[in-house]
Amino acid sequence: MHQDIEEILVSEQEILEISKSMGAHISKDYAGKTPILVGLLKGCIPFMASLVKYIDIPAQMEFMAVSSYHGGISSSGDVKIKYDLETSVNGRDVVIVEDIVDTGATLSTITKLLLHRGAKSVKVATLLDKPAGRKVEFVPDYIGKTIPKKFVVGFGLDYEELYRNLPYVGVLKPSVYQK
Ligand SMILES: O=P(O)(O)OC[C@H]1O[C@H](OP(=O)(O)OP(=O)(O)O)[C@H](O)[C@@H]1O
Ligand code: HPA
Ligand SMILES: [Mg+2]
Repeated sequence: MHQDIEEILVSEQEILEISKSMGAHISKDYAGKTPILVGLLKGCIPFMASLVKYIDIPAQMEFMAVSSYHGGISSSGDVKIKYDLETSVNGRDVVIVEDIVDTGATLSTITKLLLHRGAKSVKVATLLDKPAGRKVEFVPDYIGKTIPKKFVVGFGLDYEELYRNLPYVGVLKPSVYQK
């Protein structure tokens, strides 16, 4: 385990199991349709890569870069689109793929935006849900694992742009950010 990690919350093996079951669930729910999977960069990358391997229906992969944490441990509440979709969602079924729903600000903003742009449906698939962190009411449609109100890193999640490449999700030692 990395020296800055206090505890592993979701192991590599558990992430694989989550990807398989969520992929099967999405494939069943969207059978006969061609959804657009919209990954929110940068955090979505490892989970999106893992999840899509277990989605066995035709699905398009698109990305947006959205940021509100600016590297730190708390949300600015101001959700900024740094890179927008290059495809229209008008009339399409959209599944947003995310690493975490925490305050709810990001997913509530982006869901409303895509519906406003004419998406037929918008659902959210997230590896992690931190319901105790909510500041904006939001309920994801597909949840890998519900976690407590702790700042976590790994498998896409960062602190100051680091730790995204850890193969598991762990709690960051507070001594790392309490300097
Ligand atoms: O529910 P919320 O409180 O809005 O938090 C969730 C969002 O925060 C993180 O993104 P971040 O802004 O850190 O960008 P990143 O993916 O580039 O790290 C994470 O990847 C989610 O997109
Ligand atoms: O717990 C977290 N860790 C990293 N990034 C995050 N963005 C929202 N919550 C978190
Ligand atoms: Mg971040």
